[in-house]
Amino acid sequence: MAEPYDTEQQRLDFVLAKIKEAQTRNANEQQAAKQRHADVDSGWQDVRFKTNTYSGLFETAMSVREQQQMLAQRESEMHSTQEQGKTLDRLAKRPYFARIDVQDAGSDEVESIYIGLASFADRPDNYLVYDWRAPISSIYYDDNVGAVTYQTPAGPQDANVSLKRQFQLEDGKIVTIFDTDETVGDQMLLDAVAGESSTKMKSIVTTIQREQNKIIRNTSADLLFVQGAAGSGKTSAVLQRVAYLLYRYRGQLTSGQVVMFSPNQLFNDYIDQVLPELGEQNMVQMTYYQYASRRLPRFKLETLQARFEGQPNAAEKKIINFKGSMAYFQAMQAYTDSLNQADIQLRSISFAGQEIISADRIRSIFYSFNENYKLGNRVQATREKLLKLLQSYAGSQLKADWVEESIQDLSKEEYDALLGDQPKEFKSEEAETKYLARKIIKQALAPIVRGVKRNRFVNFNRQFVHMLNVMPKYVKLADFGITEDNWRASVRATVKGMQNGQLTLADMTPFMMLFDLIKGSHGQRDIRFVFIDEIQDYTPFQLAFLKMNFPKARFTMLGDLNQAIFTKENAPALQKELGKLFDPAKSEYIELTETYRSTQQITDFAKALLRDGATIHAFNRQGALPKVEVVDSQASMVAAAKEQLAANQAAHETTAIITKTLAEAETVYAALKNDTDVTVIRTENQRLVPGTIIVPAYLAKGLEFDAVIMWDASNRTYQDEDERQLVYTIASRAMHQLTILAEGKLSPLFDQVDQELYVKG
Ligand SMILES: Nc1ncnc2c1ncn2[C@@H]1O[C@H](COP(=O)(O)OP(=O)(O)OP(=O)(O)O)[C@@H](O)[C@H]1O
Repeated sequence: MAEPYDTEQQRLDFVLAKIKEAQTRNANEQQAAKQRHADVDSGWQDVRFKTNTYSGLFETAMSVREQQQMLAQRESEMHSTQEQGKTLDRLAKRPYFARIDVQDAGSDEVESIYIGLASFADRPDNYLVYDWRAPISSIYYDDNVGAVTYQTPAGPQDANVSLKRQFQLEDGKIVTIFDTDETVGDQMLLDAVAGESSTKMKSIVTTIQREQNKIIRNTSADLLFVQGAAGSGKTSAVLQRVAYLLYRYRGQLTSGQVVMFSPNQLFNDYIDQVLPELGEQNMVQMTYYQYASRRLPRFKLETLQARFEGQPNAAEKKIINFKGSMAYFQAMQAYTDSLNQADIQLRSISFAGQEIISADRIRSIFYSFNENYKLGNRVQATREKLLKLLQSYAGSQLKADWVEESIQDLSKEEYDALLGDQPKEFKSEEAETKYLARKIIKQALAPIVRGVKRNRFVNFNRQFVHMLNVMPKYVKLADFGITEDNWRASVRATVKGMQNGQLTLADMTPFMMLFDLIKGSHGQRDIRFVFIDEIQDYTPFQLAFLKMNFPKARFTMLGDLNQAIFTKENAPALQKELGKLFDPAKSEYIELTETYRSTQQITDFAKALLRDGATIHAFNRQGALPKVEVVDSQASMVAAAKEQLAANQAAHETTAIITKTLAEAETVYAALKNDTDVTVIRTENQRLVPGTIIVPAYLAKGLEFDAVIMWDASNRTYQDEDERQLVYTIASRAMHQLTILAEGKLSPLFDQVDQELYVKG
């Protein structure tokens, strides 16, 4: 087998030499660009500041502008050569990872296409490496050897593929060559997934699977819905998709126009290297909580921990469910429409402790406009009218005592500050007083004017409570199993929370929505793509709200209905509701059933925990059976954990001990910290660190670890049927090793798992 190795090595050497040449050229270009930038920068010295005459001012302004433009041009030139340099550095490390030999129909030439992280040509149109996102590269991921059709900008192209080859390169040497007639060979995949977990997710560019490639390259759907088992590569695929979209729409799309909602901050930290590794900038990444906090800075919002550990009773659960429903969303729209006729809640405008425009006056203005006005226009028209009123109020104060007093009390500094750049000569004393009075009144009224511009005359808090109070007129609460009394109690609870500056998760999205509807907000129209990970934890209400908020965006939603750890029974409803939100003709649904994270043994065990785990297929990678150890005391559980940790460490496997609550995590931490090096993850803002970590389940979403110890899977900790998905989520975090510890009696949720799927410890 020396033949392909020798020829391929020669070609690799050739390409590496070309890359090296390009690097040298680029270094010179960078140097030159830097010099040009410095030259322009020093040009500031030549800009003459002439400010005595108008034409002098004009001339100065023009040369400053010219100078700025030139500088911006040089900066962009410098930036672009630097970026090219980085791409070349990446290519120098690993120029390509695959080759396909393709003969387009109608052509008599077989072309060898080498695929890498970026395109590289030594002369115009002579591509030595093709970007993995180029149209032709999709053959590598999608097709077997033989006749294929691939998409090009000009339409479908028929071709014949005679070779598919994968490479492993190290330090400029070819380590393995692997020819396959399949899509991406299993061996390559096995090598890719066999590695150890790390605190950072890696890109999967060399081994993207066909189904994943569909997700990555989809450009037609308004809604791309990806349902996939735990570990099936949803997150990986979607990050590759962002990189793909940035390539495909280069020049039209920036990473700032792509938003990703992720389950927690830890997860953001976990994935933040994937795009830079692919040579792209990270998109805007945030959790829903961060998004809401930014929009509602005056409230303390319910945290992830409170949300997860809160124990609502049955009646409260029904209310929470209703508040997440489309029925509520629609009822709110009907309610806000009704505000065009009556019931807008207003705040009077006061100045220096005195009411200057009463709430009644504002109300009569608000309802004076044509009945066809939409709410947003009505608010806007009211705002404009109020600003005019404030202007005439300002006029009325010119001779007011307080103004005269203020003028008399002015210190020299205050006086100078009021005059600013104005010529200091006045025609008369009267003119001067008038000028100063205007300035003083304007300053004093500024906070009020700002408030009006921000619609403070609408009392949003009162409006929200009003809406809750009248909601029973808009929906039959009984349909949701909610009694009038329960509803009233919940409104009281909300009011009490708001008085303390708090808002629950169930109320925060409706609150934002009310605000937007009243203001007539048009949403963030510059955002083009929105990704929502762990979609099963969102309510239909939230999704409808996000869609309203990003009206120009295409949505990619990914989730695993089996891991609905927050919304539980709501998850199936979600999919149905999505069908109403998005045009079904423009919605696509892709299911990933193959799982790559865990060994077959762990996947089979985890899947047996589910009611309907039939559609999950383990990728064929073998490992030890999960171990279930039931002991009789907390102390024995600690001892068992220590023993397992020692074994995992000996096998160089990093372990996460996953508990249900934070309190439990603290207990385990206290028990272990003196003997082993452990870190407890308390909040989502903490960083992931190498070594053993102890983490509550709701913070482990989306993450993976070599080994997992599930802490206390007893019947006391996990009793409810609706915790099944949580147990599944915990078990499916493990890549190679899963240990389940329980004190007393194992949770009944494990009853249905076949005894052959695990060993007893
Ligand atoms: N095509 C692939 N090639 C190599 N590794 C892959 C591939 N697809 C997924 N993986 C690996 O499988 C693991 C799980 O992937 P990922 O976290 O994207 O799954 P997920 O569906 O988002 O999981 P979960 O729902 O449990 O969070 C990761 O280690 C990832 O690198």
